[in-house]
Amino acid sequence: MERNSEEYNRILDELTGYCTESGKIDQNLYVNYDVKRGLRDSTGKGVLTGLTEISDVIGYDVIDGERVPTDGRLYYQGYNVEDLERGFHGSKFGFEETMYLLLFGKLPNEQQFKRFVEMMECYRELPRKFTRDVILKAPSKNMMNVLQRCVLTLYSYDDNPDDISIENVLRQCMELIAQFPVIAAYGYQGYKHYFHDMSLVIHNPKPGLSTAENFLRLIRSDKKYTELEAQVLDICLVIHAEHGGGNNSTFTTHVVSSTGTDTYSAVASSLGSLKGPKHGGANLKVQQMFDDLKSHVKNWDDEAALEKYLTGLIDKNGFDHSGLIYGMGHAVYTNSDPRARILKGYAERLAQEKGRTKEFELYKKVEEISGRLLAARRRSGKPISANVDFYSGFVYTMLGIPIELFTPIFAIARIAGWSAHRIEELVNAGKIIRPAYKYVGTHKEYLPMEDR
Ligand SMILES: CC(=O)SCCNC(=O)CCNC(=O)[C@H](O)C(C)(C)COP(=O)(O)OP(=O)(O)OC[C@H]1O[C@@H](n2cnc3c(N)ncnc32)[C@H](O)[C@@H]1OP(=O)(O)O
Ligand SMILES: O=C([O-])CC(=O)C(=O)O
Repeated sequence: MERNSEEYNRILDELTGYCTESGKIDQNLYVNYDVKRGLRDSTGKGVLTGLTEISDVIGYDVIDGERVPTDGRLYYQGYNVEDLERGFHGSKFGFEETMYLLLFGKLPNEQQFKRFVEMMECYRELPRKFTRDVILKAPSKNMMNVLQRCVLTLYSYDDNPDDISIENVLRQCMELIAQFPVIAAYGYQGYKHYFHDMSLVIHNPKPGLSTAENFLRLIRSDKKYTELEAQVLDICLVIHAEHGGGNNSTFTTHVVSSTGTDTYSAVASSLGSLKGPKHGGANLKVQQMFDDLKSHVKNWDDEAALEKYLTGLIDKNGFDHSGLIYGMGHAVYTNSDPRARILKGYAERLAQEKGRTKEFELYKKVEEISGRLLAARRRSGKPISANVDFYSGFVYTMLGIPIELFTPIFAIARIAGWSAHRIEELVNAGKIIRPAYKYVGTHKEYLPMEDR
C-alpha cells in the first residue's frame, strides 16, 4: 500500500474511528468510582502522594480550619522567592545560588559558592565533537526536542550511566544543569542555519560568566548583551527553577526515578512533560495567542472587543480551539502567582524602557478580563489569576530572546528542581509509584480469526 494513497487514508480513518470508540469511557463512571482525576479530590485539591523539603507552594491560608484563597507564596528550602529575588538584585549569579540552595539545602558562603561555580564551569563543557555529531547532525525545529534527544544521547557518552548512587547522580545532574543552556543555544543556532538559511554561529561559553550571561552570549551572533538583560534573565531562571513535587514535570521525575532508572531517562521524561502547553509550553502558547489576538482586535483600548475575543477562546471558537486562555489559572495558586507578580514588575519596567507600554497595558487588560470571564464560568468559585507563563514571553521578547527558546529557558531553570527532587526520591528510597486504575470493560472469550 502506498502512503497517503486514497486507500491508505481510508484505512487510517477507519482505524482512528475504532481506537477513538474503543478508548471512550462513560464519564459518569469517574464519579461512581470516585476517581481522583488529575490526582485531585472532589474539591480540586491535589491527592497527597509525597513529602518534600525542597519547596513550598502556597495558594490558600487555613483560617479556623477553612482554606481561604490568598496571594500565592513560594518558598525554596524555606526561603521566600520574593526575598531571594530582592536579595539577588544587581547580581547575575542568582540562578547559581538558587541551584546550590535547591541541591544542598542551604545558601552557600563565599568559598562554597566559588568552588561550586568553578565546578559548574568545568561541567559546562560538552563531550568532544558532541555539537557536530549530535546537536547539528539532526537539527530540529523544536529546541525541547533537541534537549530531549541530547540528554538521551549523553547517556552513551557517560562511562557510568546506570549507577544511581547519590554521588554519581549528583555528578550527572550537575553536568546536565551546566550543559542545558549550551545545548539549547547550539540547537537554536543549528535551527537558524538549517531551517532559515542563516550563518551558523557557534561561540564557546566563557569562564567567569553566569548561566544567564553565557546563554545570551551563545544565542547572539555578536556575543553582546547588556547588564540589565543578563540580570533580568538571571531572575527569570531563579523564579522558574522549582515548584514543589506535584507539578507535572517534577512529579514525572519522581515517577520515573522511583523505578530505579538512570538520570538521563528521568530528565528526558520530565522534558517531555514540561513541553506540554498546559505546563511549561504555555509560555509559547501565550505569545502565539497574543499574536492571534492582535490580528483580530486592532484597537487595544476596545475592551468590548477584547472581551468578545477572550469569550471566543473559552467557547473553543478561537485560536487553537482548546477552550483555554493560556497563562491563566493554576492548580494551587488562587488570588495570584508570586512569579507572575515578579514578572509583571519586570515587564512594566522593560516596557517603559523599550517604548512598549501600550502592549504592557494590553497584557494587563487581558489578564483582568480573562480572570473575570473565567471566574464567572467556574463551578468551584475558586479565583483564577495569571500564572508564571503569562508575562514571561513578553519579558523575553523585550530581552530580544526568540520564541523558540521560551520553553527551553523554563527547562534550563527547572532542571535544577528536577535534580533536587530526583535526589530526594533516591535518598528516601521510596516505593515504586504505582496508582490504581479500575478496569471498567467486560471480560471476553477469545475467538479464532475465522469465527470473528
Ligand atoms: C508552569 C505551569 O505549568 S503554569 C500553568 C500553565 N498552563 C496554562 O497557562 C494553560 C491554561 N491553564 C490551564 O489549563 C489550567 O489553569 C491549569 C492546567 C494550569 C490548571 O488546571 P486545573 O488544576 O485543572 O485548574 P482548576 O482546577 O483551577 O480549573 C478548573 C476548571 O477551570 C478551567 N480552567 C482553568 N484554567 C483555565 C484557562 N486558563 N482557560 C480556560 N479554562 C480554564 C478548567 O478547564 C476547569 O474547568 P472544569 O472544572 O469545567 O473542568
Ligand atoms: O505547579 C504547577 O502545577 C505548575 C507550575 O506552576 C510550575 O511547575 O511551575
